[in-house]
Order: sequence, then C-alpha cells, then structure tokens
Amino acid sequence: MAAHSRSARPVILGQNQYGKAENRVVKITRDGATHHIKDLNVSVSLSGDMEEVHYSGSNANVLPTDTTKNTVYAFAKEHGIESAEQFGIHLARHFVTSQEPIHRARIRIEEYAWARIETSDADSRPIGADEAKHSFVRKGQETRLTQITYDGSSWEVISGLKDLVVMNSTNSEFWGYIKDKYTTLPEAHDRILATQVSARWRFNWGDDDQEMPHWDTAYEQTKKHMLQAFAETYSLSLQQTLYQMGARIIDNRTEIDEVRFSLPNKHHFLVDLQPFGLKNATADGAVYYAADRPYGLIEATILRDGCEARIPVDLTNL
Ligand SMILES: O=c1[nH]c(=O)c2[nH]c(=O)[nH]c2[nH]1
Repeated sequence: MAAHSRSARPVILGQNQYGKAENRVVKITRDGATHHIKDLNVSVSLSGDMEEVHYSGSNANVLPTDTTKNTVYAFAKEHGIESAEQFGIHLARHFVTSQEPIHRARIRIEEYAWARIETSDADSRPIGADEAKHSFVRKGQETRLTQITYDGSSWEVISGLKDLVVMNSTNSEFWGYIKDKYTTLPEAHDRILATQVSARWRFNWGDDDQEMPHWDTAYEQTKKHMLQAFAETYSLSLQQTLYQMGARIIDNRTEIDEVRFSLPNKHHFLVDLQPFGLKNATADGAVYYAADRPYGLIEATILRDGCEARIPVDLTNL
C-alpha cells in the first residue's frame, strides 16, 4: 500500500494508548513454612510512535499486548513484588527504556490484601504463633491503588484507595444551608456521617535522582491520618470533613503534595415508627434506614500551598 504523508490525510489520529489490562498476578513468597501473598491486578498502557499501526497496519513498532502480559508475570517471578508502587515503577521503566518506539508507560495496579487465618489452638501457643503459615482470608476492606506514569525522564506516582467504608454515629451536624421553595431537608444537629472513601494522593517524587519514598509506610500512614481525621473531626458537613482528611495528610506526609477525594454521602434516615406507637429519636438510640441511592457526592482536591493540581477530577477511571 502506498505510504501517505501525514499532512495529506483528511483524518488524523489523536491520543492513543494500548496494552494489556487487568493482569491478575498472585505471587507467593516462601519463608520456610511461612508463606506471604501479593495479589495484584496490573494494567499496562503504552504510547509512543504508534501512528503507522493505526494508519497502515504496520506492526513494526508494536510490542504485543501479549508480551506486556508476559512481562508482568516474568517480573513478578524474577524480581518479586516489594510494593505495588515499586513493581509499577520497575515495569514502566522497562517498557520505556527497552523499546525505542515506546515513549510513555502507564501502569495501574489494584492490590487486594490478605490476612492470615487465626488457628484454633491459639491459646496454647506463644504470642505470634497463632496465625496460619499458609492459610489466608481475603480482607474485605479497601482496595489499594497506584498509577505509575513514566515518559523516559520524569515519573508521576499517584496512589490511593477505594471502597473504604467509614461511619461516625454522632458528632455530625448539617444545618444553616440555603432554603428555597424545593427544600424539605430538616436541619440535623446530631446525625450519622458515613461514606465510602475513594482517595488518590500524588507523590512529589518525580525523578530518579530524588530518594524514593517508602511506599508501604506512605500507604499505611496516609490511610491512618485520613481515618483519624475522619474520626476526630466534629463535622458540620461532609465537605468540612473531607478538607480535614486531606489537610491531615498534607500536614503529616511531606512526600505528598495533593490529595483528591470522592466521597458519597451514605445517608441514614430516621425511620418513622410513629404508626407503631414507637418514638424514634437520635438521642434514644434510633433505628435508621440506610439508603443506597440517590446519594450526595462530595468531591474535592486538597493541595499543599503552591503546588499544582494534577490528579484527574474524575477518579472513576483512575
Ligand atoms: O454533609 C452534607 N453536605 C451537603 O452538601 C449536603 N446536602 C444534603 O442534602 N445533605 C448534606 N450533607
């Protein structure tokens, strides 16, 4: 087929990327009889000189997505998985530095946590020996996330979590809001505040000359500060609580410059039990209806002063 010059084309290729999505990799490390699990879902997305594969079908610059999948598994075996971030950085560097046409790699990882099952004879064993060496139960709590982007010179590491469900059964109010002709919401001076936290935080580590953060410590500490701020904030709105959660992270973690939250307000409504002759008031230990939809959705980015916001506004695809 005749080669066409790009400028002669009436239709032009825009942004493009490709790779293998959702490579589920489970790595067992054996430490004698004690085993350790890393359970990841790794998505690879590459971009670079990919005009021809789209325009003419020449695959000369294409590293097959199948190869990217194999690389994920081979790296897990050859190099192990220290943390999701470290593994993603290693993969991104490999794709960009080993293949000339590939200029940018984005690695997204979800990590599922496992806990050791407690064994039944725990009482008769010394402390620490009451956990199974090779039997695990998957933790039902949050999913840890990371996204690594590398263009051959600079790095962007955005980590986070999703599906962390939290509740304050008091210390939450909501009143003083605008009231127009459609407003029916009663003011609340003692309500339940519950949400399912989706959060992303951007590290200020960006080039190989800088010392890397300790990724696992950063994750544990960031989650701890977020949860402590949720618990310790006397809330006048979920927006205020969100700000406090982000501010607590920025204040305590120097390696993080930006945090974005997407917080659904998981409404709990007092049930009307008057038809049954029952009083149902917050102060007396009430019964609530936990509504699943619609829900308020409170989203915001919290930044270190002077830093630029780079986490995408819509977290659903990140
Ligand atoms: O914390 C809240 N923020 C709102 O903006 C809002 N709006 C609403 O109806 N309930 C709440 N609660």
